[in-house]
This record gives sequence, structure tokens and C-alpha cells, in this order.
Amino acid sequence: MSRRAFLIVLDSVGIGGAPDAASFGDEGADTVGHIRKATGVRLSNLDALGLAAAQKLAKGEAAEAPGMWGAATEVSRGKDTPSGHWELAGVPVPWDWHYFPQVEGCFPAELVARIRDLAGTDGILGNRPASGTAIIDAEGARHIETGWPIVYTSTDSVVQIAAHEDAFGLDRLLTLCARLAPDLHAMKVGRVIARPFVGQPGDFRRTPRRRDYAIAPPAPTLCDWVQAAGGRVNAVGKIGDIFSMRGIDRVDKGTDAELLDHLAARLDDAPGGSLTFANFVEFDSEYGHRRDPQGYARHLQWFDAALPRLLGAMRDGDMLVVTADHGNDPTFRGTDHTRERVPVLVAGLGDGALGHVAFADVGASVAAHLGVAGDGPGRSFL
Ligand SMILES: O=P(O)(O)O[C@H]1O[C@H](CO)[C@@H](O)[C@H]1O
Ligand SMILES: [Mn+2]
Ligand SMILES: [Mn+2]
Repeated sequence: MSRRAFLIVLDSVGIGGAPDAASFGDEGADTVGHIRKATGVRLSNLDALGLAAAQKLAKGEAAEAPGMWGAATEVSRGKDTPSGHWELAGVPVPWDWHYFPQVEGCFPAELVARIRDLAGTDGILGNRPASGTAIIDAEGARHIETGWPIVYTSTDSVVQIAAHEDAFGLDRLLTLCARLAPDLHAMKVGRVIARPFVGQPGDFRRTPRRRDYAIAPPAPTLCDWVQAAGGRVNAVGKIGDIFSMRGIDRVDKGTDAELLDHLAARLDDAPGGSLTFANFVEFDSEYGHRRDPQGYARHLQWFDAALPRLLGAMRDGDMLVVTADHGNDPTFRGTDHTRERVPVLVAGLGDGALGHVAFADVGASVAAHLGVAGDGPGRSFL
């Protein structure tokens, strides 16, 4: 029997209960719990895999349910996408990220000068922490007038550059971000993100051609382990960006709806020994950061309705894991991620509650399932 693994990250679908939430200012945050409360959304297929039980466990309540489910706790000191994904892939982040101050004029003068040089402009717009959709509404018209890039940060370790695909140029934006990224990685800034948008003043829209230039993981991850053992690694969504393409053989991108088709295609054609690693980002980018519980609930329902199609395409020897990288409670103050535990829902390997596990145990378990050698602090729960 040839074994395959499918690791699916629902970006930001946290379940509360992180023991260190208070130190992030996130005590009480609970993405799925608060969405259920606010909207009454029913997630029967996810619950059949153990989501509701994992939610209880995350908050220290007793829970019993069939299936192979647990709640995972993060140890990396960031509540961001790279930290979450790398740790799920077996490698916690050993360093402190560099964050920009949450004030107007957040970027140091040398960095502003470097961006101006690389962009070939006399100035930049933004230079403050912001929500990405709000800042293109506020600065988009001036951006078109001046040609200056819109540069902003958030409470994550990130520099984001928004520019109009036609007025500024998509390739020009991507080149700017690619050239800037090494300087920022050297400062332990996790990512430079290109945020292309289109439209006119009053009607600007971001496009799916976003591109993340992430610092490389601190050590070989699950993706490298699988590749080193001769297995193929398929990335669905922004996984390739998050891992700086380390240990990745194939990338398929698109909207979440398109990614679902890519994932289904990999269920159909992925060879034995392979890992397919998927990230569905719209939970986070379209609903969590936008503090839209109704939209978030609809997207959860969309994934819940898609699950039978995915589970029905599994073969003997397949392991499929549904998990998340951090929280982004749309009912919580602010517009940023929230420190939370995440669900670990395993399909294909029968029943057996996992209880509390570490993020890194997910990577170790996928490696164990595929029979590849791993490394790091993770312990297989299989
Ligand atoms: O508001 P937008 O641009 O969506 O930014 C969000 O997306 C970034 C990367 O996930 C985060 O740092 C967060 O601030
Ligand atoms: Mn994320
Ligand atoms: Mn985010």
C-alpha cells in the first residue's frame, strides 16, 4: 500500500484556549467559538472529524467524540503565518521577529530611502500600520497621481507594499519586493508582501496576484524531509511562498475556490510517498482581518460542504489533516491575528483521540505516516 499525506491549513481558523494568549493581548480570543456564537453556523462535516470536540479540549473542557482529533499549542513567539506553518512542519521559530512600532512613520529613514531607491520614486505613501483594504481606499488616488508605492505594516513582522497593477505595474511591484526582501530578512522581518490592486478611486480591489517574500525557515522542514526521502511535495496556495520554495516541487495558486479544485486534482493524481500541503488563505485575508464574522461563517460553511468531496477522493494509505496556523477572531478588537490553539483533525487513520499536541507533532506525524526521517522537537501522535 503506498502512502500519501494531505496537510490542509485553514488560515487563521483557531479554537481559542492558548495558554499564552494574555501575553499577546489576546485573552479570550476564540475564532471558531465566537463565529459559532455570533452566527449559529453549522459545521456538521468538520464536527464529524472532531472540530467541536477539539474546541472544548482547547478550552480545558472534557470532550468525547469519535474520530482522530486534538488541539495543538504553538511555542514560537510569533502568531503569524510563517511561524505557524513552519512549526506545523516540525520547526518552531527560535528567534524573535523584528516588529515595526504601531505608530505613524513606523519605518526608519534608511528603509524609506531604500524603498524609494528601489522603486525609483521621490517618496512613499503610507508608512504606518494599517489594514490593507483601508489603506488602498485612503491612499490609492494619491498613489495613482504620484506613482509612489503604498508601504505599511501590521502587528505582524511584515512590510507590505500595495501598488496598482496598471498605474504602477505588477512586475515592477514584484521586482521591488523581491529586491527589498533580503535587507528585511537580515533584520528578522518575516515577510515583504506585494499587494497588487486594480480599480478606480472609490472602487479599488486587491487581486489574487499577491506575493509573499518570506525569510527562509530556520532548519529543514517536513517539506525538505519528504523531498530528501524521494517523495514529491505539492503546494496548493501560498505554501511555496511561506517556505521560500524550500522542499517544494509544484505550486498551484488561485482563489480558495480554485485551490479546492487543485487539491481535489492532487487527491486524484499525487503519487505514493507524496505530501500535498495546502493553505486556504481567505478565512484570514477576506474575513478575519476584515472582522467579518458572517463572511467568515459562510467561508467555513463552504469548506465544510466541500469536505465530503475531499474525503471521498481519499484512497487506502492516505492521511488527511485539517488544521490551522493561528487565530484571527473576527469578533475581537483590532484587525490582527489572535494567539489561539488550533484544531488537528485527522482523516483516514481511524479513531483515537489525540488530546493536546504540539504544532510540531503534526509534521512529525505526517513524516511518520510517510515513513520519512524527521528532525526537531515534534513527536508523532500516530
Ligand atoms: O490588512 P492586510 O493587508 O490584509 O494584512 C494582513 O495580512 C498580512 C499577512 O497575512 C498580515 O500582516 C495582516 O496585517
Ligand atoms: Mn496565516
Ligand atoms: Mn493574516
